[in-house]
Amino acid sequence: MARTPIIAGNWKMNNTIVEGKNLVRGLAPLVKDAKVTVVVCPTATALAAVADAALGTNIHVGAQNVHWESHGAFTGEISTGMLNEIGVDYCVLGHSERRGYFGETDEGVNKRAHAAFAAGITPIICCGESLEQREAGVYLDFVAGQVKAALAGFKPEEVAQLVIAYEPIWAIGTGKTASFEQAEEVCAHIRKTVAAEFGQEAADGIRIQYGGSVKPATIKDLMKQPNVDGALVGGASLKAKDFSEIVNY
Ligand SMILES: O=C[C@H](O)COP(=O)(O)O
Repeated sequence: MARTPIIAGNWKMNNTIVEGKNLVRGLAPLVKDAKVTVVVCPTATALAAVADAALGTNIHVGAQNVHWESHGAFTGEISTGMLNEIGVDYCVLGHSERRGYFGETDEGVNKRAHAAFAAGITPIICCGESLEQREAGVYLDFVAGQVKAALAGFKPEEVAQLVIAYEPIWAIGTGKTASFEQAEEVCAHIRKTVAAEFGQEAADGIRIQYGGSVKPATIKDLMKQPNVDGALVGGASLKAKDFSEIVNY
């Protein structure tokens, strides 16, 4: 099954409303002929303005998190209904920064993923090992465990529509990108894990991104890997020129 690659820019805690709008306006003409799904994920405050600036372009807008409850006393959280109102199509979930700094758990990621999917928002579910786990040789099992936990309770035909982002923590924002072989090894293992849990069709459909210091210079060879279906880009997504070069690899 042919999978359309997906390249998403995770802006993290960068870009005000004005900066975000300017970035998307600069990006739109540069990526208008992209052969991949293009997504930008601004901060919550800039979501509506960026979605507005992206109207009529091929740029999709994603959030950086969403809560599983529809409303209520959850200070600092955002609901799927709020994202639907803005026209958000994707949502990054379980990023290692959320897990590491804000205590997000596998169980919470699973609940957020179900809520997003039910609301028509495609989850981009992040997973990835620490340097210690890699050096201890437990990284494949660890990542497979994160994936199984995040996908628990989904039906195979739903799993086929999801996006997983494999982001080794040691490669995020460090300039130390994983080698193409390392990225492919884990992405292939994720697909194998999905096949074992949900069947081959689900595994053939799900899109698996690599994330961690992706740059214009590294994207081409990364995308040659059979199990890498795109990238989740942090730092290099903050400049229209760099991100467009990644998108147009
Ligand atoms: O979500 C994106 C990743 O954490 C990668 O960030 P980076 O490209 O700055 O290493």
